[in-house]
Amino acid sequence: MEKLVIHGGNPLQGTVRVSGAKNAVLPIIVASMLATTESTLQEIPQLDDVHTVCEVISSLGVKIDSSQEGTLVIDAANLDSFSAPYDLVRRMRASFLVMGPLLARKRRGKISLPGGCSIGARPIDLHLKAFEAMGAKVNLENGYIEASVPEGLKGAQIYLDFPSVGATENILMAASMAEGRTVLENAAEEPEIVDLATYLNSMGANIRGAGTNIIRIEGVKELHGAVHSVIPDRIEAGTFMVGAAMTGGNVYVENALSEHLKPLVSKLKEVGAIVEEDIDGIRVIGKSPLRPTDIKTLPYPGFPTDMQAQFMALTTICQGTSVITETVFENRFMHVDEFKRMGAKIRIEGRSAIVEGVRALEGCQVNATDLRAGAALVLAGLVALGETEVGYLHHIDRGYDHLVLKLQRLGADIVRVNKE
Ligand SMILES: CC(=O)N[C@H]1[C@@H](OP(=O)(O)OP(=O)(O)OC[C@H]2O[C@@H](n3ccc(=O)[nH]c3=O)[C@H](O)[C@@H]2O)O[C@H](CO)[C@@H](O)[C@@H]1O
Ligand SMILES: C=C(OP(=O)(O)O)C(=O)O
Repeated sequence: MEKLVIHGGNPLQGTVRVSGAKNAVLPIIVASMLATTESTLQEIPQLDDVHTVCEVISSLGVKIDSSQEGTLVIDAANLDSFSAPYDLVRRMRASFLVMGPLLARKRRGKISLPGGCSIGARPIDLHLKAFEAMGAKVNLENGYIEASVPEGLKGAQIYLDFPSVGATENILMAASMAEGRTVLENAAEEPEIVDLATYLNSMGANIRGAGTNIIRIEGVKELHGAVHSVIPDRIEAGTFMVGAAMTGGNVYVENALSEHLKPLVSKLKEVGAIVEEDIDGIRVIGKSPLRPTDIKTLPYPGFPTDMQAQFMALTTICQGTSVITETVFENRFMHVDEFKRMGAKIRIEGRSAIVEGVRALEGCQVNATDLRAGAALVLAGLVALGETEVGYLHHIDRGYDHLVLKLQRLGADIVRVNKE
């Protein structure tokens, strides 16, 4: 089994460049299915999730040329299937995003029900209710969601009970080619939604209000291919920023957009780090001792749930007690037991983790329980005494582009090895 072996103690120092955002590139690749001519996507990160989504859409008849590094040329002229199998969907929940484009272009879709994962049950009821509001008939049979809309999608008035990122994206794609106007209220406001809407508009869609909680979409008959460059990954950026603060380092995170990282910047300043923002990136300088702070995850523009585990890693070595409250996912504390194995003092009370900072973590063998938990354990390993081994790397490979190489270049003592 492959593992990361980390010897803690080196401060991160230097410059690291942030790759294209995983959570933007996935829906954007899927949205390319809506066009009848070729699209060129740039700033594509090298991630397992990108390979998986490409496999999903290839299985539907879409042609993808990935011969040039960092670029994908996607041609969906011959979209000839409407069914996405369990084997691919179970690897990546974002696979369910193909339902919107399939309904728009094929008037039917059959996709395996994604199922829960280690961070929560993650139902898709909001996606399905929206498709029904747009005229689709939806059935669950043998583990597959089958939806069809023989007369074509119709624009609708949709209110989301929760500002779900995935549901907002699926609706944007479906509504772009529906007949008439869709008004989506309580929409997700994440930067990745804005990037998707920008891409769809450059394909000929008519979407207004992305980035606010009311999005209006006038459906059009056809979309064409476009050239689009994916936004930088704010969660990857945040992970390096927290790493710099924790290790007492000095890192310039190039390509990080400070307008996407406000809650994290404010929390890093609260714990005592120096944060300098400019047009090309963000510098974080770690200062000792780190002060404790409380965080509560919320939909954007609140503190991102995808940074909760990494920030918890930081609070394990703050001088005092921090309270971390998770409100987006009901079960996103799987990393707590792993941190405890490294000597962290944490107790869970309902949706909150009470973290009492310790003088030092101790290296030991731990396993990534999900993507961000994996990144958080790596950060913990960077400050722990002695050797830390992080296993279950498939989680980390889903969403971090060359993490080990980037950390090595910043001076971390980290290697990937094959170990029994
Ligand atoms: C590929 C991608 O972009 N993934 C991100 C996306 O996931 P994803 O799009 O799955 O997250 P959602 O915003 O949809 O989910 C947020 C909450 O809403 C619930 N919910 C969602 C849909 C639904 O139909 N019913 C329902 O109850 C979920 O169980 C969860 O508790 O946003 C999450 C929240 O910022 C991030 O953590 C993920 O990294
Ligand atoms: C939860 C995440 O991703 P996904 O929705 O793809 O599982 C994440 O990026 O932290």
